[in-house]
Amino acid sequence: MRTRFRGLLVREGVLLRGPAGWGEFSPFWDYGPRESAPWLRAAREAAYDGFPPPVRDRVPVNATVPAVGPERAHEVVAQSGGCTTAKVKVAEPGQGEADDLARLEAVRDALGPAGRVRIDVNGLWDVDEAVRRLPAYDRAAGGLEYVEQPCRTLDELARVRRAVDVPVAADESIRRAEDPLLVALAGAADVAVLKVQPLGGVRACLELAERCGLPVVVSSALETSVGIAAGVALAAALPELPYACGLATVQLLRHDLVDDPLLPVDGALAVRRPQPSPARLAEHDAGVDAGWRWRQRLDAVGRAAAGGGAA
Ligand SMILES: O=C(O)CCC(=O)C1=CC=C[C@@H](O)[C@@H]1C(=O)O
Ligand SMILES: [Mg+2]
Repeated sequence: MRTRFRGLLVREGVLLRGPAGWGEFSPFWDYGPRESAPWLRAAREAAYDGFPPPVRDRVPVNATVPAVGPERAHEVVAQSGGCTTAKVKVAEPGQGEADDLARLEAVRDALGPAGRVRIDVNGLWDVDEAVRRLPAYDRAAGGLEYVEQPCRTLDELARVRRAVDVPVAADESIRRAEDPLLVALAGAADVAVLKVQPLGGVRACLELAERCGLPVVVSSALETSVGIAAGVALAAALPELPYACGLATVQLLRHDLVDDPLLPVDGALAVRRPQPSPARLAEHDAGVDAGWRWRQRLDAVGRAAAGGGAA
C-alpha cells in the first residue's frame, strides 16, 4: 500500500487461473475460513465461469481518500484521473473531528462546487455521535452525498437514518452479515455498497441487488487489477448505476500484477479484464512462507465452503 489503509500496509492474495481467465482470492486476514468461503466462490467464478455480459462500457468511479492530512487529501483528488466524486475516510483511531473536517474541506476545494463528497465511518460512531457530528461534516464537505456505515448495527443505522438528512449507505452491514438482505428490510440504508469477493461473486451480487431493491455502489476489497475487473464486471452488468463506484483503488497499491492497470481516465474505468504479466507475477511472488500460509488457508476455506471447518 502507498498509505496505511484499513490498518494495512501490505496486501496479499492468491490468483487462480481457469478456463475463463484469472480470479483473485484475497480475503483480509481477519476473515476466518467460513467468512472467506464467498471470497473463494468469487475467485472461482472469475476463473471458471467468467462474467455476465455488460450493459455499459465504462464505469464512473470515486477517488478514495485515506485518513491523510489535508495537503495529501487535496493531491489524492487532484491526481485521481479525473474523478468528480471522492470518498473520504473519517473517524480514524487516534485522530479527531478537526482532522476529519480539515480533510473534507481540502477535498471539496480540490473537487470544486460540482463534485460529490461521501464519507466512510466504518461503523466507528455510536448513534448520538453520528447525529451530533454529521451536520458539521456536511458543512465542511459542502454537502455530503451520503455517509457510509456511520455505526455498526442495523438498528443504529436505521436510527441515524431517521434522525439526519444525509443519506445512509450500508457496507459492513451487508458484507459481514449472515443475511445481507436484512439491511433493506430494516429500513437501515438508502444505498447498498456491494463488494464482489465478500458477497460470493458477480452473479451473487446481481441477484442481491435485484432482491434488496436499493441503489448499488460497487466497491473494491483493495484488490489488484485482476480482482478489480470482477467489480467492474458487476458495475457493468447492473441495470442501473446511479452512483460512482469505489473501484479506483489500484492507486492505493504501490504495485500491480498487470501491465495495463484498471486506473480511471476522465473519472471512469473501462470495462475490460487485464491479464497478469508473467514478469510481474514473478516480481511480486510473496515467497515460500506466504505461499505456504495461503495454501493452508485455501485448504481450510475450501473445507468450510464444502460445508465443514471452523468459522
Ligand atoms: O469504496 C472505496 O472508495 C474504496 C474501497 C474501500 O474504501 C474499502 C475497501 C476495503 C475495505 C474497507 O475498509 C474499505 C471500505 O470500508 O469501504
Ligand atoms: Mg466502507
